[in-house]
Amino acid sequence: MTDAAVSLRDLMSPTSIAHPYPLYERMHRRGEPVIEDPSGVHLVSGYAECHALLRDARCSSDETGSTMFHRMRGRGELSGEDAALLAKAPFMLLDPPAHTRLRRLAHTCLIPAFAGLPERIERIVAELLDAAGERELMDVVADFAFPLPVRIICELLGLPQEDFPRLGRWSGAMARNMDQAFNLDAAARAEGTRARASILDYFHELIPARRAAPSGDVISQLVALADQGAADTEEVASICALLLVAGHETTVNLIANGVLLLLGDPGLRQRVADRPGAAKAMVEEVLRFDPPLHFRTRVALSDIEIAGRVVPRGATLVLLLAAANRDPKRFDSPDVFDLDRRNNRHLGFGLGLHACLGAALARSEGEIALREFARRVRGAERLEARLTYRPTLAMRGPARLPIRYTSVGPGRAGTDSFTPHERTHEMHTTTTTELTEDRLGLLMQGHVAFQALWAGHELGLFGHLSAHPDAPVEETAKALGIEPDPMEVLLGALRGVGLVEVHDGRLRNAPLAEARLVPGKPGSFVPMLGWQHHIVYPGMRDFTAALRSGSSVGLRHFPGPGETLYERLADHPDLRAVFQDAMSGLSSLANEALGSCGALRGLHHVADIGGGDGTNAIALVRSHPGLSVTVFDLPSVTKMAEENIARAGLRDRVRTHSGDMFSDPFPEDLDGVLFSHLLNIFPPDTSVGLLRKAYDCLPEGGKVAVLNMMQNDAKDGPATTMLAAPYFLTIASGQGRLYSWAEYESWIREAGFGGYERFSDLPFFHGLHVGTR
Ligand SMILES: C[S@@+](CC[C@H](N)C(=O)[O-])C[C@H]1O[C@@H](n2cnc3c(N)ncnc32)[C@H](O)[C@@H]1O
Repeated sequence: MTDAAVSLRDLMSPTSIAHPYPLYERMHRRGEPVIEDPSGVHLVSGYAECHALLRDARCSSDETGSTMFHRMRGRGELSGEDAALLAKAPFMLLDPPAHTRLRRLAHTCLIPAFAGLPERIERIVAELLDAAGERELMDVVADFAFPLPVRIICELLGLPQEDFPRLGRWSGAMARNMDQAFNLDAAARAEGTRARASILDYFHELIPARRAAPSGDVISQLVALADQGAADTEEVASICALLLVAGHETTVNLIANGVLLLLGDPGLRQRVADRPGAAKAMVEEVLRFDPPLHFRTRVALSDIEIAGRVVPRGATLVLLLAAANRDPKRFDSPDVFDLDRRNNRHLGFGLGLHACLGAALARSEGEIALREFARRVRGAERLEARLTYRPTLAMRGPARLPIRYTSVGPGRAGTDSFTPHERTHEMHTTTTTELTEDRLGLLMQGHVAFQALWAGHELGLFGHLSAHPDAPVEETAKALGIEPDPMEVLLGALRGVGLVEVHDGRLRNAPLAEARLVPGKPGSFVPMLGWQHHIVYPGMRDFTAALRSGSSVGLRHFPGPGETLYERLADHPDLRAVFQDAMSGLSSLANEALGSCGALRGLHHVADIGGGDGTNAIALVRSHPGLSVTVFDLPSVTKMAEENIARAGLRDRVRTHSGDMFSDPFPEDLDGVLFSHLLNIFPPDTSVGLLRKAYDCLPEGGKVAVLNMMQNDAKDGPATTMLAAPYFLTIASGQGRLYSWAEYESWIREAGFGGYERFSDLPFFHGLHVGTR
């Protein structure tokens, strides 16, 4: 007996929404990757066919161009309200050039906001699981999978948490309406239309407020760029609505579907909990095996021949991505969930121009949520044998998932942010890094990896891709002034280490490269690259010699009088500028905490010892009205500080003082002393000596602040701090290194300070210690 063809009606039935996979399997068994439904819609279940159509410029995302929509309109099935809203479609339902312009705008505003997200996600996941630990039951959807992405997207967009109940309701109604044209339930359609109108109204009210008082969130940035001519207010509201809905609807289902799999397989739970990298692999396999998004629609702009059929112009194509992910022609044993699956190029996030913009965010949320659930929630079991699914196939996931568990294990240490700790010695965040062959290979060729990064920077690649995301490879090579073959070599190296991505011959920065490697962007690492290239790189070739002799042999690359790099730089003005730029870049990443932590509030006069080019002093006075700062540094450096201070228009509040911090007295009338990136240059007794010198010149209640990159107390991480240390022995001073939380605390106390506070989780592995006399 042969199977009957699967119809659109079969797929949209409640039974199929709960169990679509047997239908997909039937479609594959019948060997027809593309079928024409009696409704005129074409159902595409083959992987190769979906893959091709997602990238085919003859396929439009604008549903209003389809024959089906014209018919609906003709039959009066679209209300005036529906039609008006369709005219304000989000960019996922538009074609180039409008799609390209609006997606680029959203990308520009969103990607920098992704920096630092893993820490935020870790924190929220920890809070949700801590709260679950106080109970024995939870609904995985309502208590875990839903609040995490909602809180994250609200933080990114700067939306108040209290607005979320209504935003969540509207967004849910819109997601239910994703089946739109196929959803014959008129009431649900009308509710979806009303919800979209309400969300747009909400953002229309918010936009003028953000214009009047920008607050650094994604919406403020969108508004600022829109006001420069990038988009109109209607389009900004539409982008905000899309980010809100897309920012959590898929992720809720990704997490819930993942937890469902964990609950059914204790062995899987164990592996995800224990094995580094397993949670990442799990997210990819969930996206293939049971993805949140089951289909996307397209409209044929001309007759398209595919799999031996001609799809006529105007026809609606339903690309069944979840079916394609189980195509036996593409995946071995497609119906088996395989954590070790190789070559897992699923279509879970779509592909081509419309590939999910927030894929990196969703992946990160999914990975951390599933890993921590597996790690912490013990003895979990489902309370309902029968699952109830949300009533839409487009966004598929359980409506609820109640579970019981025996306990919730402890979270990781150090996930609190900006928390002052009084007399604490707990270990700071540490992750043991598993050594794999690939990682060992990367270490062995670390110098090549850096040269690739530097070449990308020197050729202007990251800046170019920021201005032209999704540029064709060939065009980019031309813009960089290199031939296609060398370009391939460069791209190979950069893709190998994950700095750039290529999709369909188009090139873009990886999200973190976009946030950190684009010159001139706030928070850019670029100034530190020059220092690595011109100073650290040549000097570190002498590391072994420095270890053998216990001295800064690498200094030989910077000839001149003086025992330290800082003194020698007086004779190398170009390198001095490179060095101070790097320090300023590093300090700018972290010094916001000096203001936001509030520890230095109320002080009148702070000396910034070894204050460099004045970056920290300028930031300090800007965040502390009534404060003045004296930058104390070597004479060649205070000149640079003076220029920066004058440029900032702060000569009345920031002064400089040239001298040697060991032999000259500190400035007078101080009630605060700052040592930023300084005590690490010296051995512990020298640091204690400097802290004592600060103590001696401070009055009762005066404060000393130490800002630095921190080692954890186990002294095995984070890797970035550990690898920053050998430079001090080999090049900078021949004696320093980076120290741990406990070491700084003990020196501050040893120098006589009675009060002690620490502020952890500052950007780029920094910490702040504050002692009070
Ligand atoms: C690593 S940089 C830190 C700059 C700045 N505090 C910051 O955080 O960006 C160290 C600074 O200490 C200064 N320095 C080194 N030895 C010094 C000394 N003996 N007296 C005064 N300043 C010194 C250097 O010139 C340099 O500006």
